[in-house]
Amino acid sequence: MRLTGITAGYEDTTVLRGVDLTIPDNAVVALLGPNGAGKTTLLRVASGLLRPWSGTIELDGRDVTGQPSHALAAAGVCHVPEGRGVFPGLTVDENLRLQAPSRTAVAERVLPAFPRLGERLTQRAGSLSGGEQQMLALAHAYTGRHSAVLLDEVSMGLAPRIVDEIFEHLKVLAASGTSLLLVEQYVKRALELADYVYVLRRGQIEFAGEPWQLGTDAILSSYLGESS
Ligand SMILES: Nc1ncnc2c1ncn2[C@@H]1O[C@H](COP(=O)(O)OP(=O)(O)OP(=O)(O)O)[C@@H](O)[C@H]1O
Repeated sequence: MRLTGITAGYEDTTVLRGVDLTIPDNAVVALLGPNGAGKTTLLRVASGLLRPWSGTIELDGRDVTGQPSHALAAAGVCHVPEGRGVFPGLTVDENLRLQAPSRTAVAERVLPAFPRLGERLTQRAGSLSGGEQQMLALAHAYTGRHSAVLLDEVSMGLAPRIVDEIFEHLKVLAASGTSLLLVEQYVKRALELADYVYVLRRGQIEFAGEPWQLGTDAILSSYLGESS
């Protein structure tokens, strides 16, 4: 997926200013930056939830700019949004069926990777623990072969053990050749997984390169205001 010259915002507020970002095939890209930099907004543009004011979005070499989110989802973009991306009033099974193209996809791809969800199929998603809800949201990425999976702070607010589990799932996805765009508060862990890193600041790309080029913890903390 390639985003070129993306300018976007909300009503009269410009959030992104001429952003270029590429998610190469079979690669993990970390998108870092301080609060309010525009990371979530960029993911929303990439998944078609927010139409950019200018710039282009290419998927598998095809211009998909302006296509709505359901069309981009059908074309292979999977967006795991910030917060628990599940329908709390529906059961685990119903949530999975909304995410997956078929029951076979759930049985063959999702349940082997997330056995605990398999034990709770009839439970309402809203009554799962926070970690289980996030696993359910993350399960979406396992439902098929996606061209790009966009993950917005999927480890936010979870216990360290659950965060470990989430990163294990991300490693498995990456090893299977799925391209990931990762917005993460756990900067070090994200950089361990990433092939490329972008730093977004006030709506502009301030750094693009490989993780080793980003430098030391001190640089990281000054860029990002944290060093976790
Ligand atoms: N629906 C909206 N309407 C108006 N402004 C918005 C809306 N959503 C986000 N913004 C503004 O856009 C800017 C960028 O927000 P965004 O959520 O993209 O940043 P972020 O980098 O993901 O931040 P964080 O790390 O805090 O999640 C912020 O100033 C925010 O207040």
